[in-house]
Amino acid sequence: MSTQVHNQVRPIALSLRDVNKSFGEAHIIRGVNLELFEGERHAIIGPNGAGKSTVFHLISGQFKPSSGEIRLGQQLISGLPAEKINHLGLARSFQITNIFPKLSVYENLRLGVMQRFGMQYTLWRPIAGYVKVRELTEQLLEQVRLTRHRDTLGGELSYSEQRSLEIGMTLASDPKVLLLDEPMAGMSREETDYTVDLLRELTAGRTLMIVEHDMDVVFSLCDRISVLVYGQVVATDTPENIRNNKQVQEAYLGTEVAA
Ligand SMILES: Nc1ncnc2c1ncn2[C@@H]1O[C@H](COP(=O)(O)OP(=O)(O)OP(=O)(O)O)[C@@H](O)[C@H]1O
Repeated sequence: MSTQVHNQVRPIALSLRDVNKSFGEAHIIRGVNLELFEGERHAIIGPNGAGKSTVFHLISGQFKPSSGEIRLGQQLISGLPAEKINHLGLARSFQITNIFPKLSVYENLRLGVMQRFGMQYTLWRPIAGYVKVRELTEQLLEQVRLTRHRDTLGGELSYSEQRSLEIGMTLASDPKVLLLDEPMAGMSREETDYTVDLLRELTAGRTLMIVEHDMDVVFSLCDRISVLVYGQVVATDTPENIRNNKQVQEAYLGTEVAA
């Protein structure tokens, strides 16, 4: 997708309007406004403690906003339970790897697919006979490039393969909007490059919101970037404009981006 996203009327996939979140006396998210276009890849960056994960928790329904509105397309989702938001088309991954280590790669993905159809995991039903589930699981296995590991236990995969599996499980619900919280955390340069490439492929046609500390990833993968500082969005723009934004440099990026 081109980064020329200014002044075009484009459908909005996700929007936050004057969203606030306080924990007791602590006003952590302070009037956040954000709009993500359909199909765009959007990063949220900012210093530690700025509120990035909290924004994710608010969007995905783990937290309820103290005030403000969050919409998925036209639909108001703020205040809905996380599971309902997921069924409406929004999926997220967490900072920690979130797979079943004692199940095989195939079984992990199959669980994700079954959840999408509201099916329970039962040992006595011939689940493997459900053609649609099997087809979709096979498809996912290939998409996340883990076919050769189909029978490997989740816990025996390398770290980056576990992250690929986790992304696959997130995609199992076929979400319109995908939130990924630090998907490259703890990866080597090679693993990061591999995962960026994989994410580019997997998120084509979807809307991606990513929190990531690796600036190379953010600037190469994303169409737009929002900068969050002390619970407020201080800028939303293309990577190039964010790189050259003096306020952003002073508030957060410093010499990192100028380099
Ligand atoms: N459940 C909670 N109760 C009280 N305070 C919280 C809660 N969750 C988060 N906070 C506070 O909100 C602030 C923002 O935290 P958050 O994890 O969203 O920041 P972040 O930008 O994701 O940071 P990092 O980059 O280090 O992951 C922190 O000061 C944190 O202590």
